[in-house]
Amino acid sequence: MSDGGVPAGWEEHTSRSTGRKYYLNIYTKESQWEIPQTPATKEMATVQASHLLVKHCESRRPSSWRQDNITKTKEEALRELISYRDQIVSGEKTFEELASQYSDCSSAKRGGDLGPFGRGQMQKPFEDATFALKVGELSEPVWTDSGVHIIMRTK
Ligand SMILES: Cn1nc(-c2ccccc2)cc1C(=O)N[C@H](Cc1nc2ccccc2[nH]1)C(=O)O
Repeated sequence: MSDGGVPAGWEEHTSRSTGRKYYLNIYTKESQWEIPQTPATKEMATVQASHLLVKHCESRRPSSWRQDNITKTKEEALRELISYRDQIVSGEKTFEELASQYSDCSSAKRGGDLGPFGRGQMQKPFEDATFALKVGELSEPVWTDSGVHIIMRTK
């Protein structure tokens, strides 16, 4: 920390209403009154994402609101998911439309929206894939014990 400077990743600002100095984390856009003692972390604490899940016969729970007993193979599930991903990328369909209609996750009723989550909450492959996405980016197919997903990071 250079004299009078702030650690990397922080900006010093002055409050227009009180004239007091405050500190802005340039990555999370969160601000604080206390002088930061350590560099700001690049990674957000929580992210938000929507997903479209296609389950298969080896899924942890091969059942969903769509189908009581899911018998398709992993290969068939992947082919189906890639066709959805292509329709989204081409603009032919929206993510929400396809997730609402075809996702085997109960979040389908919310267009696939899972709400905000932090590290340690979702299955690791899903968590790592989501934290690696930029906001608005669509993942490649991601495998978890639940099946195969495409993920759209929204926050
Ligand atoms: C993690 N999660 N959130 C919801 C959810 C969120 C918002 C509204 C309704 C349901 C459903 C689930 C869930 O685990 N669903 C499972 C399928 C599933 N497995 C997942 C693994 C990782 C991320 C999301 C996942 N969804 C199911 O329905 O069998």
